[in-house]
Amino acid sequence: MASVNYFWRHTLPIQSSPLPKYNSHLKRRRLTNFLSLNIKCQTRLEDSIQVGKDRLQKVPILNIRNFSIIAHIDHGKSTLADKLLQMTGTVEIREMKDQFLDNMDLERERGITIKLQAARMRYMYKNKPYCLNLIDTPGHVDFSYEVSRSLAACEGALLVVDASQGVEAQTLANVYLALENNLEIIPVLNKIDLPGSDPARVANEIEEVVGLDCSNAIHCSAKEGIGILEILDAIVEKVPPPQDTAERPFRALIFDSYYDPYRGVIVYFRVIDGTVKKGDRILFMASRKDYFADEIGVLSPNQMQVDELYAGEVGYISASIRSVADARVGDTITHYSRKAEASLPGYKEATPMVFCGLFPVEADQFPDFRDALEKLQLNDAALKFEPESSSAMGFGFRCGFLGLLHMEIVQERLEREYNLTLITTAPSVVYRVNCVNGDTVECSNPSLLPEAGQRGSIEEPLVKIEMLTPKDYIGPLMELSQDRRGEFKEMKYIAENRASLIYELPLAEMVGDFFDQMKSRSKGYASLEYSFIG
Ligand SMILES: Nc1nc2c(ncn2[C@@H]2O[C@H](COP(=O)(O)OP(=O)(O)OP(=O)(O)O)[C@@H](O)[C@H]2O)c(=O)[nH]1
Repeated sequence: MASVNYFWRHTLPIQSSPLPKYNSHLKRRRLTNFLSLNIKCQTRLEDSIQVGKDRLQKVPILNIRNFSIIAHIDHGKSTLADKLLQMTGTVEIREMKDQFLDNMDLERERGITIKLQAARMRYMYKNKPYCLNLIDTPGHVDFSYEVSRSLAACEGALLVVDASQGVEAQTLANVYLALENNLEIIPVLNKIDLPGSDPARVANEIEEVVGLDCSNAIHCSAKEGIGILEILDAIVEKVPPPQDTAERPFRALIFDSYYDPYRGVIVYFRVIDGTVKKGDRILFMASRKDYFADEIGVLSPNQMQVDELYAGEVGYISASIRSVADARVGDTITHYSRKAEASLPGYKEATPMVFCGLFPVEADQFPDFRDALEKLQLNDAALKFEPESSSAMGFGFRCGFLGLLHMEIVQERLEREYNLTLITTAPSVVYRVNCVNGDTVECSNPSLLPEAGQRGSIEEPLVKIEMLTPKDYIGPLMELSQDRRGEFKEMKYIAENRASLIYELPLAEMVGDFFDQMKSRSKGYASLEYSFIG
């Protein structure tokens, strides 16, 4: 297993934790009511559908805009993305599936975005054609590295906040990521159609917490189609175009990849410098693997082949790549013969944070289980596993995941897509044991723990958590954090009635029922974000 390089502190012996219940996100999406588009927009909608058909045509680099949408779960990111695709004629209404960008079955069922995707749109602004590339981002902390890479591929971001709710912890974490990447942020106050919405209060909250000028924040209802054209205009006016570096050696940033059983890995990337053509020999700088680009194209949002992509553009490559491990998110693609001098900054290997044992219920399913894990790993470079046997449960695998949601997704995919029935052990974290003889052992499994006499001390990983809560629940949440061995760091009021609480907490406590407890003690009002310390 990969080594873990985050902050540790000395601790008590390992305790196992109960299985988390993260199913509160499970929900079915409602079909968007397309007829609710208001009449004013209807004529521009018809015009833009015509324009949308020309979306493969090149535009000058000054007319390209690459942007992303930052939003808390349920604040309306997918609904807004749908409307942007409709209004630009990228997807015709009759072929529109609800939340087009979330196309993995599991995602659609859970109503959350796990893997990111992209969509190229064509938009007429002051009689000039613009190419707008929307790069979608996953909405959960387990995938925050992918979020950071997709933001690195953009020059701007829409910050979508539900005007009936306000800023949530997760929104903040992603806004900070966007600010680190120097993105131009456009505030959008969504759901203004709801009677309980209060755009003025929420605009104040954003100004207070994020320090962003909200005097021109766009008031929008993604559901009713209000404010969508203003958003498209603002993207053109405010997001800077990419730099014109088409003459430099080719460099592209991978922000997503997935495994297609017929074509191999499909890599989604943003061209940062230079150009790439169909048939070029390309090199992945971190994995040092080279391939011929059999097919290149753009996502609009379906894959559409083109011959060449230039600096500033977003697209995909298919090159008969066998495993996603060869083309990881964050890696740089360059030309094999005219290499770029340096790779793009920010590449990181995925490090598993949460572990559990998975065992087939029927012992004779073990070979199928091993095959299934190997296949899944082709599609998910972050999944780690090694064989494990237990006297009670027989042969299985100890698996490492990015976090709790990633763990749940893998379990569900194994059961659903590969027809396996699995027993799962309680999730645990990796501990570091400093032995008396000076050795250091990393243990993801209690059975690997050195003998009592050999153990000097044990350290465990920590996370920093930030909870945003109405002020009535500050007391119960502080009590919860303290009960779970949390160390108080900071508390501040972000609005008259809402506070932010920051604690450092052992990861082992997070993989238990902390999230459920936080929700129940705050009657569902508090939100939580965590990051690994290190
Ligand atoms: N009333 C109202 N409801 C909206 C609006 N925009 C989105 N919704 C609803 O809010 C819910 C969540 O919207 P989504 O678009 O799925 O939110 P999301 O941010 O993409 O959620 P994740 O994919 O889970 O991150 C859905 O039931 C939408 O129909 C709006 O402007 N007004």
